[in-house]
Amino acid sequence: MTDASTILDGLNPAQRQAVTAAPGPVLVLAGPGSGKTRVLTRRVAYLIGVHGVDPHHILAVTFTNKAAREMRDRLEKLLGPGEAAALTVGTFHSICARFLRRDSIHLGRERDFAIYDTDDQLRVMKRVLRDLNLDEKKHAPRAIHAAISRAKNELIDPDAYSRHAHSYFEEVVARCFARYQELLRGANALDFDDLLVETVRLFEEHPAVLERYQERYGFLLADEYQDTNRAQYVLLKQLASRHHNIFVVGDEDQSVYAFRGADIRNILSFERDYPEAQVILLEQNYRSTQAILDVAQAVINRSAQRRRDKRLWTRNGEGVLVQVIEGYDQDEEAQLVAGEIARLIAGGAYQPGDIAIMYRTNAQSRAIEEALIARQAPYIIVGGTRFYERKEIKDALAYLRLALNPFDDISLSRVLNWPARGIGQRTQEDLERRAGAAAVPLYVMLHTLAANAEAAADQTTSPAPARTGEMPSRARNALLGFLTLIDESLDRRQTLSLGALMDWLFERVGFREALRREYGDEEGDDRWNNVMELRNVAEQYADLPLASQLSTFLEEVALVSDIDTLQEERNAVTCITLHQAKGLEFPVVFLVGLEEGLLPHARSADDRDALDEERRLFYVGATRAKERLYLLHAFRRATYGRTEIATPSRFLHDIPPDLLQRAPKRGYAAAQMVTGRAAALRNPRRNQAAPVSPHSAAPDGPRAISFFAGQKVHHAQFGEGIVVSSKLVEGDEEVTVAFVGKGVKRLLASFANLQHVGE
Ligand SMILES: Nc1ncnc2c1ncn2[C@@H]1O[C@H](COP(=O)(O)OP(=O)(O)OP(=O)(O)O)[C@@H](O)[C@H]1O
Ligand SMILES: [Mg+2]
Repeated sequence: MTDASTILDGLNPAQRQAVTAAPGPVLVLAGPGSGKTRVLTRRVAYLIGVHGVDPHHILAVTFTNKAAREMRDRLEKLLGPGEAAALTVGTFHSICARFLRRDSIHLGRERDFAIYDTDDQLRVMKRVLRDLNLDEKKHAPRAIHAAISRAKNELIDPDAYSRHAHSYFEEVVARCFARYQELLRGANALDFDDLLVETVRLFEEHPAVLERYQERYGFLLADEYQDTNRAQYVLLKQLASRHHNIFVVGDEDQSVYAFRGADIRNILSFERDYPEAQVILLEQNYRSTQAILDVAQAVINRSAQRRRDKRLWTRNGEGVLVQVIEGYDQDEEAQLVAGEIARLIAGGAYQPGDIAIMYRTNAQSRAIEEALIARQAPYIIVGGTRFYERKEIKDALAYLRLALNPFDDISLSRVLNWPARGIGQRTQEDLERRAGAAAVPLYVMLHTLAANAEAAADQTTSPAPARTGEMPSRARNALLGFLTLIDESLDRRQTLSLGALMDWLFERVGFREALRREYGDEEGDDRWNNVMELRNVAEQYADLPLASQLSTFLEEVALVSDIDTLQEERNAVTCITLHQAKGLEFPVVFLVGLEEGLLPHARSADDRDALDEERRLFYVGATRAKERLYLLHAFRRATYGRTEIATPSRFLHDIPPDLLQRAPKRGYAAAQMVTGRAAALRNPRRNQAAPVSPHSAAPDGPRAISFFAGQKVHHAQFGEGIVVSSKLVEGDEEVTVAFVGKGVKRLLASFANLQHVGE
């Protein structure tokens, strides 16, 4: 056992109270940066280290897989290796997937089910529309899918949905919902929402199974509790209903997933479900400066809904003022961000990995990416085209999924004719129609065709079965060739390790040659390298028993969330949506697009609740910042192909002006780095001197030096000083100044706002 003092080290009294609370229901409510996640982790350590709870009995739900890994790492440090390994930590989805692998047989479902990701789900949706003869243009597959997803998160099944469908749209959704579930079922596949729904159903319909899980998981913990939806809430309640050892942490003001069914009321229900619950409030913020907290608070305080009044305070000091910067359009906005980042990094106090750029919609990342590329700043986009969404990777995974579950129609259709093997669109549709008519998966229909073909060959006298008769023999042979390939891979996976299976499969399919044929040698090899990268991942599964290597691998691949692509080891600027930024922290944060229609989003225009949610999004974004926060907006912005004058966000007006520092426009124009004439011309409002290039080779030449040794200057913080030297660094001027009584500092002219004194 680890002694309590190590575990309680670095906690304030309220945090300690939470960590050491007697087993039973505990609700920790507290603002951002107050240590909720820290407390949750320590609580796990405390249960194990002090109460002697076997880690095997602990289940902790985190918001991302990455958070789960971090928790494990921290616990390993606190408790030593070994202990942490026995814990069950993960997102709701990954935990449910694990439960279902073990027990889905009770629901009459094979354990080797496929998990359909967003892209697969949309493909199924499109097939549903085809099956029901609904026009994709009139019935947006995404909108229908979103409605189905919301229903599932509310634990509404197709029957119930259809009973309550009132509008025409709801009636369409009801029909699609039923068919969508049929198709998934036939393919032995689950979508993300089903993972939750089916687990709840498993526990509801099989009390003995539930009891087994209740005994196993005697201690439950959940982070970001404010964003649980109905299904997640019910699941936790089911598991906790016997022992009530449930520890949840959350913040009402950070609830930002209402559109996915998250329900803040779950926090209120907690106190009702467990009247004996201890409620602990944490107040001190350890993350941000007071300047940042005041700004965040000014916006959240204007919410229409009633909130528990919380004042965020910190001992971190006042810090620098939050900066507001206006760009001419989204490109200049992005360039200003990139320029500021370059200055911060050149100043030596920050590295790329310390910085995040946050936006409301994914589309905003395009301009930002271009500006960062122009600056050669390393960056990562969270939730961009992820590795696992690349076509060649999805194709490779489709083959692997079929080796596990040949009934997976989406994977089968995906690679039926990739690489090209003479199975045309017509043949594929023919196959789908036959399978649909017989209500069997495509794979089963392929076997039927094979059996019929044999029968026809054997008995030339009896009439050939009518169904195969129509299909041209060339098409049929191509299909049967594909079937042989699938059957062989089903065979191989019984005996081969995951890595060996991949080697065999890619060879057998002719994967590399196909890529080169399709994309040319160069791009083909790039793509092949990606496939080999996937092959490398397989090695991580080599130690598992043969029977579970493939299924574990596929499950983990399916559940890598966007945020998990955030590789910390890479020292790069993080570009991320506000939604995904929850729970994270960065020394420097840029919030861009603070305009009406973007933040708050247009879709919240006449909806008070939606507007409040936008406020909370701003609040989440602002409170990610530890030291410096920048708020940006553009004078005009192109959206949906139209450029319009943008109105600054009402959230900016909610902040008292003395909490903000507005960048002097001319100063910024002179200091900014426009990457060429075109950009300068697009910018008629600014009549700056020659545009400055970040790389000194530009024809316009670098920005001129404006400080010289011996000059007297004044700095807001350091007071009076004498310039020692000045030089150009990356297009900015780096000035070394000896300040009276404060020593020698190196400053960036455009950033430090140095004033000449005298003369
Ligand atoms: N008592 C403490 N002493 C020093 N640092 C602390 C203390 N408590 C928390 N911290 C630090 O403050 C930061 C914020 O903590 P944490 O991420 O746990 O907050 P949170 O309440 O979960 O925030 P959010 O609501 O944004 O998820 C972290 O860097 C954490 O290590
Ligand atoms: Mg947290």
